[in-house]
Order: sequence, then C-alpha cells, then structure tokens
Amino acid sequence: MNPSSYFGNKRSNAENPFASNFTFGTSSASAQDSNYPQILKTPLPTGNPQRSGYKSWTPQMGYSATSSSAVSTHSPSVIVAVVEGRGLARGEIGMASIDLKSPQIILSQFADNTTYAKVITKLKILSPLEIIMSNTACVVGNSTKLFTLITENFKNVNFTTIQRKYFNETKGLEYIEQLCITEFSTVLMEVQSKYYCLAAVAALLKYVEFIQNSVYAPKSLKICFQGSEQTAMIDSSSAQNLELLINNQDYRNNHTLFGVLNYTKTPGGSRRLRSNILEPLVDIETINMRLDCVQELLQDEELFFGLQSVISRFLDTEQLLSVLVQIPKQDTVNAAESKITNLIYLKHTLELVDPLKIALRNCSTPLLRAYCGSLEDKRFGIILEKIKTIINDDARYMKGCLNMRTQKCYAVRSNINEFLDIARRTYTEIVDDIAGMISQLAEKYSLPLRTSFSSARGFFIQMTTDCTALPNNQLPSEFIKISKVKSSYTFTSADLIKMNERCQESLREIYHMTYMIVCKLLSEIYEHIHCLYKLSDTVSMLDMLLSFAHACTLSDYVRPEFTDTLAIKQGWHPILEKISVEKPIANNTYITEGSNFLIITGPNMSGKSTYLKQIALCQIMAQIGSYVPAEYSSFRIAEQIFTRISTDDDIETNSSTFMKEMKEIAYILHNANNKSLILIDELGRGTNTEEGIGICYAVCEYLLSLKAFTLFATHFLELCHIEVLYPNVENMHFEVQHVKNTSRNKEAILYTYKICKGLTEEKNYGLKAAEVSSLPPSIVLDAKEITTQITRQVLQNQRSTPEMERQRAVYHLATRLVQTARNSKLDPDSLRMYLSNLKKKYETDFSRAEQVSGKTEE
Ligand SMILES: Nc1ncnc2c1ncn2[C@@H]1O[C@H](COP(=O)(O)OP(=O)(O)OP(=O)(O)O)[C@@H](O)[C@H]1O
Repeated sequence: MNPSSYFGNKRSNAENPFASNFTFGTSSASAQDSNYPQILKTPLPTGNPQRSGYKSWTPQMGYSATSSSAVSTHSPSVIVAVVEGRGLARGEIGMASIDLKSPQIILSQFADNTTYAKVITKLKILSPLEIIMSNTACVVGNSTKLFTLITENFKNVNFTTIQRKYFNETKGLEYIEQLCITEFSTVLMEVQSKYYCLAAVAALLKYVEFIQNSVYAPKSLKICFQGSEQTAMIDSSSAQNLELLINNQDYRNNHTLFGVLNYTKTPGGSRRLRSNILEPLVDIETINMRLDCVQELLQDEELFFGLQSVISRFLDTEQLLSVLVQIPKQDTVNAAESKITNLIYLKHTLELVDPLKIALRNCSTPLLRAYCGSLEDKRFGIILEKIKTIINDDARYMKGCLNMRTQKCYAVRSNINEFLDIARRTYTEIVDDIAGMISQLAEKYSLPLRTSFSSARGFFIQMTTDCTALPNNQLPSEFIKISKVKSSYTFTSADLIKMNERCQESLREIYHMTYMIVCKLLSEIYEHIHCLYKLSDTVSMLDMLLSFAHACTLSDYVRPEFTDTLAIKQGWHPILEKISVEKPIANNTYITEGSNFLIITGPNMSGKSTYLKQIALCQIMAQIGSYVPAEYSSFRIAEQIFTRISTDDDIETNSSTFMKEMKEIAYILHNANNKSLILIDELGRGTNTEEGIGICYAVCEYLLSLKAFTLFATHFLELCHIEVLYPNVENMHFEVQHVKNTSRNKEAILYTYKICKGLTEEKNYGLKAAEVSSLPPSIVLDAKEITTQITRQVLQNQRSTPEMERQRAVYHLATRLVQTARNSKLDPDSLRMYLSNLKKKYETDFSRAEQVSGKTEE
C-alpha cells in the first residue's frame, strides 16, 4: 500500500498538474521539520523591494533554503497572503492566513483607510513567518502604498511575491469546497462573494502545499471567516507600550500582562491567551459568559483542581491535528517516525476525553456545560476503539527520547505482523547486548559505568566520578569520543558504535512496518478525526479560563461589570504588583460621557504613566473575560485602545523620538472614534515647550470633539486651562508630600502615588529634581528666577471669567440631568413631572441647561 494514499488523497503528486515542474530540495525543506524557521529566505533588508532580497516565487522554483530565522519570543509559524483590490476597489483588502502548527485557515476581507492601519495591525497580531503578495504590488518604481507600508513595518519578515494569476478567486472557492471540514462548511456562504479573501486563500494554499512538500487531505482544514468587527483593535505600538506580551526592558522576562495571566498548561491554551490579549472581545454577552465560568471555577475548588489536573495532561492538540491532516509527498524515515509518534499522541489525547467529561460533569454555567456537551461526540470513542485494536493499551506519551523510542517500537500489538515481531525481538536483543557489554566493561575496569541514551548519539557510556580516582588519571584507551561536563564523563567505544548502527538498522525496519500498519489504521479513522477540532477548541478555552481563575487566586481581583461608564474603585497595576514586594498603591478612576477627558499632572515619578497603563490593562483584562485588579470595576466596551506612552529606554535621537511621537499621534487621530479608549502620556516632549504646548492643545481640541474616553498625562500645566473652556474636561493630579530630611537639612519629596482632583500645586518640580542632582547651585538659582517670571505671565493669562465659571456649572448640571433621565427607570409621565419640578426649582439655570443638554444630545 502506498502510505500517501491512506487519506484517500485525491490531490496526490501523480494527479498534480504541476508536480513534475517542481524541484523541491530534500525533506529538510519541509515545514514539518523543526528546522523550517532556520531555512528561510533572506529577510527584506530595506523598504525598497527593487534593491533588496525579497523573493519572487513561481511554482517552478520550488522552495529555496538559504536564510536566517526571524527572531521572536513566540516562534512564528504563520504564513499570510495579502491582496488589495484594484481601481475603484483599492483599499478593499483580502487576507488569508494559515498557522503551520495548526490546520486552520483564517480569511478576512475589509475596507481599510489610506494608512492601512487595519492590515498592519492584523499582520502584527499574526506575527507572521512569511508574507505573500502579488507581484503586481511591487512593479519596479511603482510599488503600491500597501506593499511599501508592509515592507517598512515588517523588515524582519520574509516576503514572497507570487504572480497575480495565482490570486484566483475561483480556485480559492474550489480549495475551500475541497478542503474545509463539513462542520465549518458554512464559511462558503460567508465568503463566496468576497473575492479578495478567496484570491488570497488560493495563492496561500498553492504556496504552502509546495513549501511543505505535502498536500492537505480533502475535508481536513478548519476554515473560518473573521471580519474586523468582532474584536477590539490594539495597534502594535500600544501593545508594546502596555507590555502586553513583551517586556520593554528585557524581552526574556515575563513581566507583562501575558505573564500576569498565563497559568495555562497547554500550548493551545497559551496561544489562545496570547491572541485574546491582542484582540479582546467586544461582545458583552460572550465576555459575561466567560466571566460566569471563571466565577464558577473560583467558587468550586473541586471543579477547579479536577479540571486543571486533566487539562495539564493534554499535549498540543492543534499541532497534532496539523500533522495528522497532512499527507507527506515522500515517505521518509522521519515521516514514518512522526506518524507513529502522532498516533500515540492521538491515543493519549483521546484517553483524556472521559476524565475531562468527569471533571466537568457537575458544572452549571452555560459555557462550561456547552464544552462538556461537546465531549459527548461519539466519534472520540469510535476512534479510540479502532486505535486500541491495533495499538497496545500501554502505548502512551512519555517524557524522554529513549522512553518515546521504546513506545514507538512496541506501539503495535504483537501478532499483527509476524515480521514486525521478529524485528522487535532482534532490537530487544541488541539493546540487551549493549547493556551487557557496558556492565562487562564496568567490571573489567572497576568503574561505575552507566548506559545512557540521547537521540543524537544513540547509546553511550556515562560515568560520574573524579578522574583522579582512575589509574594514571586517564580513562582506558578503549573509550573514545570522551567529553566531560563538571564531574560527569561521557564516551563510547568502537564496539558500541557498531552496535548502535545495528540498533538503528533494526529500528528502521520496525518503523517502516509500523508505519504501514499505522497508515492503514489512520485511513480507517480519518473520517472521524475532525472531532479533534472541537476538542482542541474546548481544551484551549478551558485552559485559558482556568488560567484566569488561577490568577485570581493569587491576588484579590474582582469581576468587572459592563456599563457606559469607566469606574474603577481602588484599582492597581497588575504587572507592578507582580514585580514589586509591596502591593502597589490603588487608585480610583471615573470617566463618563459627560466627563470623558482627564488631564493628569504631577511631578516626575509621581505615578502618571503607571496609572494610565493600569487603566488600559484593566480594560483589556475585562474584555477578555478575566477578573481585574480592583475592589469594584465597571467598563464601557472599548472598540479600540490607543496609547502614546514614551518608553524610558528610548535610544533614538531626539528628532526621531519626535517623529515617532508625531506618527503615533497621527495614527490615533486618524483612527479614533467615540468608542475608543485613548491614553496619551507626555506628548510634545520631543520638541520645545511652546511647540509642545501648541501640539498638545490642538490634539486635545480634536479629541474633545469625540466621545472617546481620553486620559492625557502632561507636564505642561498650561494645558489644565482647557478645563475652563471644555466642561467635559477634568483635571486630576498625583499628590506628593514634602518632608524635611533632617540629616541633610533639605526638603525631600514623598510620593503618595495617589490621584486627586484638580491640577497639581507642585511648581518647579523639575527644578527640585535638578537641585538634588549634581547641577551647579548657581545654574539652579538662575533657572529658578527665570521660571518664576514665566509662570507669573502664564497664570495671568489663565484666569477664568465669572461667565466661564457659570457656563461650566450649567453644563455640569445639564449633563447630570441628561444622565439621570437616561438611567432612571421612571415611566415617561413621572419623568416629565420630575423634570418640571426641577425646572421650577432652578428656573434660570434650567433653561440654559436645557439648551446645552440639547447640544450634548446632538
Ligand atoms: N500606584 C503605585 N504604587 C506603587 N508604586 C508606584 C505606583 N505608581 C508608580 N509607582 C512607582 O513609581 C515609579 C514612577 O512611576 P511613573 O513612571 O508612572 O511616574 P511618572 O509620573 O509617569 O513619571 P515621569 O513624569 O517622570 O514620566 C514607577 O516605576 C513605580 O515603581
């Protein structure tokens, strides 16, 4: 039997019209091989495709192996095809992506603006290994703006251009019809008129099948369509500023939001958490369903520990599926070994379904019940029964390469293939001979020798002793390839090398015969295998929810509510809590539509940036279904979260820091809407004060035209004046205290990290900081004098008139009335009565209030 056909492969090599044209390298160029990231093509060194090393691919080229890996803590395994509409359809984007570790294709199509913010953000979230675009996007001297932007933003990602003809929507539809598993076939209805994502998927699959040197089995892929509306958008620089996944000081440590929440036990759970943090939900019902689960897990210890113990035994189900649904084009030893391993993993995974059901049997929340229900699928039992007819009951996943090698060797039951039984007896004899030979050598030289094994060296000898205990301080000459780590020696002998070779040879035979049996078995169970998609979804979601509950047990988080107000009582910064010995000082936050713009002032180091970040982190935690670090919290769903926060370790020059600031702020202004959460910290610090204030003022005025919730931290006290002009602005500040340092007879600042109403009364705190630094006293004195003069002038200009104050009061009254009317559960008649009573009471102010409230409503 040809193992390649065990899935009933209709798209085999022989039938592939292109097959003869392809010149693939060795199997080392396969993405299944763990070397895959190391063999990529040279990354694009500059934004200019005409000069640089991006590659243009045609099927005739196959896949060349010449390059370095893209560095990332999360090893990239996603390939994305991007295509843009032409002519009138410019700006309409089609995307298709596949994760090589998970057999899932995600399609999307959306309209983007001229900055292509959505495409760039989506790509950043995918953190792709490779991006594929049409060759027409980068015609020499006439590249499209999308191509230029992508190449500029993804300098370390590999680019491949493919002829436009491969972006073929008809082929895309055919691919989906052929490859999508039945459970997800409704995707066809969603995408059949979405030509750009269909075109992208056609190019993507054609390319992936050839670089992988394998085809996907029919009806084997989960294919989903994802518009851009279901999740909140967090652009990549905000994700970086907020340290969602990577710590800005040291990328290796886990002082990030991901680090705070990640108590997942499976790779799938951790991937799910990662993608949720980058794309929080916006649907309150779904978020609340998750929160119900977390609450139940927190209230029911037995459920929590029972579930955690089962989930932690799962392997990477998505990766397993990914390998199971691929049909290798060449039958190599590696392919055989990998299929046998995967069948053992599959058995191990299916054996966990019953324990998982038992752990969930008493749960009550709808989402947990739904996941429990999904485990009732009969196909799990059918597959397991079939596997058990061929595979030994005790064949299971074990840690350690020798253990796993033994499991693979003896996986198939005896008496199924008599030649296999003979080969295994031979293998056992060789292994016994090796052990016997090593104990003889130990006796011969009176040395404490042990048999060891590694996948690279096979069997070798290990000895832990001091060399001075040896005759002449040397090992006997019979031992070769000696290496020493601390007091442990490892070596081999010529005889042992020969025996290892015999061992390998018999193993190859065993693997070959086992592979044949495994392939036949897989062909029988293949029709049922798609239930694993459900299982991997269940496991990764349960793992993430358990992780949220686990994080709550370590700190006093609270369940968030969702209203139209952002109200956090005594909230704290979750990452700061993780890294500091003492619990951070907690603070309140209150932002409503009528008071949606906070200007935050305070001396250096008083806690402004920390406060801003804490709010965004709490918002994200709430929107992914986690509890949040506070005593009480209520959030308005944010459709986008924008931050402009200066990072301390900015190594760029002043001018480029300024340009970065401007780019970031322009991005916010282009994309913010009424449902955004915007955090801006120290805007304009990269230029002189007057210009800085000017820029801040203009930006604030623009943002004030939106109903977005904005927090604006600044050292420019002049900005606080906006509160007088705009009633929806509120000044807040971080309080500090002054204490006498008796030993030095000087005043020192004590940071309270407490936020209070109003603008900071601290003046010249920069000068105070300069005073305690090593700046010469004469310079500090001069600086003080000049500052006093300037401040006097500024304060004079800032004084508000009685009319301004009155307008402010009226506005506040008006907004409060509008809110009361909205929130009240009164029937229309009672409401009218209530308002007319109020009107009588505050006749004059009320008529103004009505005018202003009318304006607000508009
Ligand atoms: N709520 C808090 N509880 C405890 N420590 C805090 C708190 N907020 C801030 N800190 C500590 O104070 C340090 C300075 O805070 P932060 O950077 O937020 O100040 P800042 O006002 O933004 O300063 P600058 O204006 O110089 O940028 C932080 O690194 C943190 O260690």
